[in-house]
Amino acid sequence: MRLIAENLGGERGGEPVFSGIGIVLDQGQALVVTGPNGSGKSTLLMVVAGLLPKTEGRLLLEGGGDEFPSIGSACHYLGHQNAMKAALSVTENLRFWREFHGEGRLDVEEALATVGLSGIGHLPFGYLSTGQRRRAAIAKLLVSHRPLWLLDEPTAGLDKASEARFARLMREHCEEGGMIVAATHLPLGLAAAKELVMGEAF
Ligand SMILES: Nc1ncnc2c1ncn2[C@@H]1O[C@H](COP(=O)(O)OP(=O)(O)OP(=O)(O)O)[C@@H](O)[C@H]1O
Repeated sequence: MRLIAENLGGERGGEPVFSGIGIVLDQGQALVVTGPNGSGKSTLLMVVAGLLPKTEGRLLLEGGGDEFPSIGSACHYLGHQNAMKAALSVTENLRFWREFHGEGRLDVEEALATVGLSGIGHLPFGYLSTGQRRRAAIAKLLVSHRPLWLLDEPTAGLDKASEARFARLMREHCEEGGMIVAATHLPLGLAAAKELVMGEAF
């Protein structure tokens, strides 16, 4: 499987945000997207996820076969919002995503244990602290069967131990043939990752 972007352009509110972006990402590879505030990192991830239209260029996933015929079917987008229902329990939220995205290698209990949230699956998601919400959102990645992780500031709100644990999970995902595109201002512990530096804001 290969993610390809050629001469990719994106806009927000009718204003160009970036142009001429090129990406080639093979299975097992990670790409870290850096750059100043407003340079378009979040916009790029949303364009790749199909949540915003591209304004120019080509964007495709090669080799996904019948299981992953498109980027949309292969990707798991984790944005600034955690995409969880506040009134549903953590377990109910994760069960929903597991069904929606296809079953990942971990079940809900295993994923919660992996992110250090065993024992709080029964709580409404809205009761969790900021860092616990982010950990639960990371558990969402683990219960889902999606090879391409699109991560926007994934470690925001995490403590040091959680950051290190997530770095290990991202490396394991790549070792298992997954792909990651992550926008960040913080080091993610992905020493082997490719890097894309977005320009100054327009
Ligand atoms: N909904 C919107 N309507 C109009 N402009 C927007 C909208 N959302 C973002 N922008 C603008 O698009 C540009 C790129 O924003 P984006 O969030 O992609 O940057 P970023 O590199 O992720 O920034 P940061 O590092 O602060 O998270 C900014 O100038 C921002 O003000």
